[in-house]
Amino acid sequence: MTNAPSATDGPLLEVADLEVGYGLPVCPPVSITVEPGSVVALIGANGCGKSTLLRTVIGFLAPLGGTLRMFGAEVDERSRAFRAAVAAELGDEAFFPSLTVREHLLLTCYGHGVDDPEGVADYQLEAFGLTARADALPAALSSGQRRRLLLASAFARPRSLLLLDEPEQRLDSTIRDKLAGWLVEEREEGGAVLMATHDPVLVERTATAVVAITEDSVRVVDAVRGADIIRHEL
Ligand SMILES: Nc1ncnc2c1ncn2[C@@H]1O[C@H](COP(=O)(O)OP(=O)(O)OP(=O)(O)O)[C@@H](O)[C@H]1O
Repeated sequence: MTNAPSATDGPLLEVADLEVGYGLPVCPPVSITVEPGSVVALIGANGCGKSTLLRTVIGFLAPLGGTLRMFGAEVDERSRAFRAAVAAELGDEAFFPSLTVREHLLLTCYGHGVDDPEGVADYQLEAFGLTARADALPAALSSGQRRRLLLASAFARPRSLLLLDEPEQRLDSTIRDKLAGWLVEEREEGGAVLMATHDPVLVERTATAVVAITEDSVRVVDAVRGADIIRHEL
């Protein structure tokens, strides 16, 4: 379902010596390049800075140092081009209390100029196993169903870069398995994903590179090593 705005020269996302945190850095400086056709996984112990890094990339937090560039230009999260290119699901449960599941997806589709909003909304409802709950309000959903709706909204819209914070959280094994398949499809269709995760299987199945963050180091490793670190070192 990737329908990326066209990129200019240069990597999709380029992070160099980026320092992230709340006044003081929460981890060592991070350097990552995310190219179209890749899934980059951020791994590390609780509190190592994965979410803080994602929140900085999306512009919710200002960098404390270093550089952050998309398509070779400075990131401006208020720009229309940035908002069109970056879809994020960072676990924030922001719903309209009186809009149904289906209406949330339609709103996302219309807001992002999706062709055939009704068809895409129905497709995502089915994909995320929400068809039977299409007319439910957010307050009437289970926590896993709310998570599915947030993910479905990210997948319903065009994007060049998908940012996900522990997308496996609260999902049952069936939908986790499907999610891994969709992330592989995302990269095979030329999209890119930057995600924080604690799920070694998701890393093994999807990641093209893994950024392992500790208190005193940031290392880039392959998916096999990344899964091994999650299983045995965290
Ligand atoms: N709003 C905030 N103000 C100050 N410190 C914060 C804030 N949010 C998080 N922190 C701290 O920043 C550090 C990094 O937190 P972060 O949420 O980025 O970790 P994480 O790697 O995503 O962890 P987890 O695996 O538990 O989700 C932690 O020590 C955390 O307590």
